[in-house]
This record gives sequence, C-alpha cells and structure tokens, in this order.
Amino acid sequence: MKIGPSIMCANLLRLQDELNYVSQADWLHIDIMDGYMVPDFTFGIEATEQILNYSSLKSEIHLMSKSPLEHVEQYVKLKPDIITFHPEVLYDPLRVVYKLKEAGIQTGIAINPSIPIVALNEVIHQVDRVIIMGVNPGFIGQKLLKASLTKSLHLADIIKQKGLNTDIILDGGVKLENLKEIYEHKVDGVVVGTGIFHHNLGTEAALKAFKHTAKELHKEGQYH
Ligand SMILES: O=C(CO)[C@H](O)[C@H](O)COP(=O)(O)O
Repeated sequence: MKIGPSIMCANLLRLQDELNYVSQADWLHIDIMDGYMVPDFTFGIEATEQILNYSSLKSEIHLMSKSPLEHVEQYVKLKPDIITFHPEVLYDPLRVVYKLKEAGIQTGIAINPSIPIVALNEVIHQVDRVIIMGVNPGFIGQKLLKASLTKSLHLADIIKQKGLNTDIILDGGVKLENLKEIYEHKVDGVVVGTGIFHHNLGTEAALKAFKHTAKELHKEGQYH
C-alpha cells in the first residue's frame, strides 16, 4: 500500500524540514481549498509552486474547489504528476478530465462521503485514481467514517468487473492503528495528514512506521 503524506498537516514554520522528513514517501499530496467547496483555505499558486520546486516526490494536487474547470488551468501550469478534482461539483466532469489528458497530467477524482460510487460511472474508465474521502473534507484530524471503507470494496468490485487499472486511495482519518483495516478493504494507497505530521514519534519516524506496516501487510498479501 502506497503512502502519500498530506503537506497541509505539516508544521508550516518548518516546511523544508518536513518535506525532507517525508522524502521517502510514495508521493506528496497537496490540498488546495477554495473557501467555497470547503470552508477553509490552504495553499495558493505561489506556495504550491515553491513546494513542488523543492520536493522531488511524485506530486498530487487535490483541488477541493467548487470551480475545478477554472482553477485547473492555473495548477496545470505547475506540471504536477497528478491533479485530483471532485466530479460531483460539475455537470460535465469529463471537460476537466480532457484538459488534464491534453496536458499529460494523470487524472484523479475524489468523492466526498455523501457521494455514492454509482456517480462515478461516466468517468471511472477515464481516470488513473479515485480518492475516497474518509472524512468530510475541510478539517484535519477527523475520525475515519466506516461507510467510506465499504465504498472502497464496492469500487474495487466495479474496477475488477470493468477490467480497469484504477488505483483506490483513501484520504482522511488514516492512522497507523487502522492501516490494516483499510488495507483489508482493498485500498491501494492512503493520504495521511495528522497520522504522520502530528505523530508523537516525529514526522520521519512516523512515515517509516507507516511504510514498514504497509510492507508487512503486503507480505501477508491475502487481500490484493
Ligand atoms: O482532505 C483532507 C482534510 O480535508 C486532508 O487530506 C487531510 O490532510 C487529512 O488529514 P487527516 O489525515 O488528519 O485526516
């Protein structure tokens, strides 16, 4: 199972150190909040560009935006590896998908806890990853909703039936303690915020612990 630290949960006064501590992660997850789709704000273009320039990790920009069609233009210019948006806010999410494909950027879609998997029918075959939100986005440190895990099993079935290669990622409420349960629900990767950056082991050791646990689960291998 792959581990993607969510940089919005880092100690921002020590951002370079925090980026160094997670340099062995599988990818870096950068949340962009627009103040509409979710109440808070995070990084703008300038800050995101600085983070991308400094980190050598594969990068994902998660657009928590009510207007992804407009916002995606600016973030495409930063050339991240993946841009993930919420299709539920658009009548025609494929327009964003095509923009990303045209730009050669991998496409992710994220769905909030209230959105059923069936809502992805029109787009699932066009995207590289689906992020299932384990919490209602906007705030860090919330508890994982069990219904999101059930959703993951449902999504895994659909991906298998359709013969797709789409990654299932879970974002929100991921801790070392629930990693096994998450893995058992056929999740391929997790976005981890406070579980890494607020862990009492410290960021670097927490990431190591996550990677070790993920490796052990993979060795057991009975679920994937
Ligand atoms: O989408 C999010 C919250 O809206 C973030 O990815 C957040 O970083 C997850 O934090 P935590 O792991 O503490 O739940």
